[in-house]
Amino acid sequence: ELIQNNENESNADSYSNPGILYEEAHNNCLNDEYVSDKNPSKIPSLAENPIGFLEPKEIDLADRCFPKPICDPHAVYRTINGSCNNLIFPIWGRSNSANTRIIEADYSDGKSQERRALSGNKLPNPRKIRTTLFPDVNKPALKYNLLFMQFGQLVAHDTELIFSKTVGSDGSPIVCCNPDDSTPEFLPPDCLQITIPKDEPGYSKNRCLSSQRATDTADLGCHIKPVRQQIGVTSFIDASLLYGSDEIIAHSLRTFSHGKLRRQIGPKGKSYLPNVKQATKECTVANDATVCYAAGDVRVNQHPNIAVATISLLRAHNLLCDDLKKINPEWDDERLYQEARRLLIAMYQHVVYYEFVPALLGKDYAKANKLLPLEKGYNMDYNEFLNPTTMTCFTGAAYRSLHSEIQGYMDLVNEARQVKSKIRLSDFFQRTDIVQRGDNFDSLTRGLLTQISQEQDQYYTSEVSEYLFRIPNKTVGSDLPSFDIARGRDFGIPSYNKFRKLCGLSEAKTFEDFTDQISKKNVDTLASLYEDPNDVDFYVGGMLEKLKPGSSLGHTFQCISGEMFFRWKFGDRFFYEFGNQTGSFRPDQLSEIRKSTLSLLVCMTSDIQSIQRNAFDVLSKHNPLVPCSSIPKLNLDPWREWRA
Ligand code: HEM
Ligand SMILES: [Ca+2]
Repeated sequence: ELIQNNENESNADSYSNPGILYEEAHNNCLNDEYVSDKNPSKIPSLAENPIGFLEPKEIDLADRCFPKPICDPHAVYRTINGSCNNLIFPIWGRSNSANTRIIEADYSDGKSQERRALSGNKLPNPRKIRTTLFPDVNKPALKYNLLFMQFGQLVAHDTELIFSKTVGSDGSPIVCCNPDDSTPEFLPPDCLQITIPKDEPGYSKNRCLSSQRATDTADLGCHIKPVRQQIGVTSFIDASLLYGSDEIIAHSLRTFSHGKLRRQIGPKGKSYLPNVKQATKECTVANDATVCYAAGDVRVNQHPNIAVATISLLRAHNLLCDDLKKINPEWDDERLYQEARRLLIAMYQHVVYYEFVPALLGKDYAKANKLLPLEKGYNMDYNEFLNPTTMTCFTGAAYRSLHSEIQGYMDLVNEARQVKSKIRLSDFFQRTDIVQRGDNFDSLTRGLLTQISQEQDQYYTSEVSEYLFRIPNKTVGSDLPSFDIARGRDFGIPSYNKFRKLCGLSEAKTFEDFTDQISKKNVDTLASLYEDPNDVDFYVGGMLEKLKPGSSLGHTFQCISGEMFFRWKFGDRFFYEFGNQTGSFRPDQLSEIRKSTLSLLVCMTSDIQSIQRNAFDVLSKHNPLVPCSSIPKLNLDPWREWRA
């Protein structure tokens, strides 16, 4: 019997609802067979003549907005802010620069104003689209657990952060909701144009769903046309959400002793992220006796499981410091910090490309587009002309599709994989204080591993579509898919039809032409909402596409996401598999890094005793629980410096 029963768990946490105690064993008759894609398509960078694809010379335009830093070409470690990763275009991927585009922006004035329908009319109301096409229907995913969704959000926060505009061009504050929570009669142009249709069932005047538009290059005083959105984090997959995206934050998170990151001690002497103590905009627990975490990213307190995932990374960093120090006792704090950071980023990048990307895009698609890690040896294909900066169409549409996979209730699970309690997502937005009570960290971790995610489909839990950021004691909240739709327009993302062409599908002349990817029923609904097939928002069309074999995404979202993960790999000079770079690992080190798995990272950083090998897949007879002690570990001997 491999499952270890740990009966002395205290799940008597005050948040469990005694009304919903789940005792039934985990359903393990799930489909985890490998689904092949016989004819994987190519991402735009590898396709022949993708239509509408911007040339590199067009996309370095935004570089003009930022002074060129001076780089040390011999640096062995990445900079904290991502600058100088690319020695020719040292701004590429840097935090506090601007997102990039691979297809021309579509703003009605060519500069920054929202796209309009072909007829010149306003596009349909995002909330109307949301309630018509994206209702709450409970459909569990067949294969993936909630950890897949959660890891996806980790990567999202690692690679994108927008800021809200606060003051208008005249210097006055931008007000998108009235004090009584009603929506202003005329929403200022710097607000997302989201109103609630008066005929919506349950309509209340005192509910406002709008918010500010995102800051762009014009807000920096840089007048390029069309504008680009500002990005607050490094684009690279470099765990910036743990380490910070600027030197000041990075500094504030370090102990400056033995390479370690600051932490607080919680139950059983375990490490948790340090406390910011005071309530902030991003963490609303009003009482300073409770916990709000500080990390490299402000969104760490958005909900408990994003904090759990970030705490895992924190623990991993500090464990690696201990191990490296044992091997190299003479290394000083700076050396230990940088080497642990470099190794942790490498392990995490390996998990991204070895486990996450194939689950997201399908294994055959990933392989056909050079996204799978090599089995041995160096990859020599770093491409300094490939811009790794996060693209607006990815972050404003394609990747947000995973919002569909969010579960409204999150399981807390014991070692025997019984669900002991559930927490309601909207009870815990912006508050993470439960994470370090009793056993919750481990129970939430097991919940992520065991609980199935919601299916990638047009249905969203109302926890995010009606109750997003609900304030305790309030009955309603905001609407994430409505934001997603409005955000696409804010970002100047062209319509779905343009992405069809870019990604090798036919350009639709009629709504009917969408039926190659979208069901007839949904196409009819699109035709009832939009005036013209060219009006359909990328997010909306993409969400409705049928999924590609073996992938969690449909054709165009797969295409855009594939392009993005390609750029984050081949456009990152410090990518862990590259040879011949100043930051390259030695071959014996690289072989060890390739043993990294998410199940290893989870076992290393929690007290759980057993885990499935494929950490993104639900338990099944092909993916059973095994003891953590049986998960292959890295041997850090190759990091010993005085070896002959
Ligand atoms: C419980 C889980 C999640 C919650 C509550 C959540 C919530 C949010 C919110 C409130 C925003 C800002 C929306 C806006 O103002 O435009 C956002 C943005 C975003 N989300 Fe999520 N999200 C979750 C999970 C995910 C997942 C699983 C992914 C992808 C795998 C994802 C990808 C993104 C991306 C790419 C953005 C854009 C980031 C930015 O523009 O700053 N999110 N999410
Ligand atoms: Ca990053």
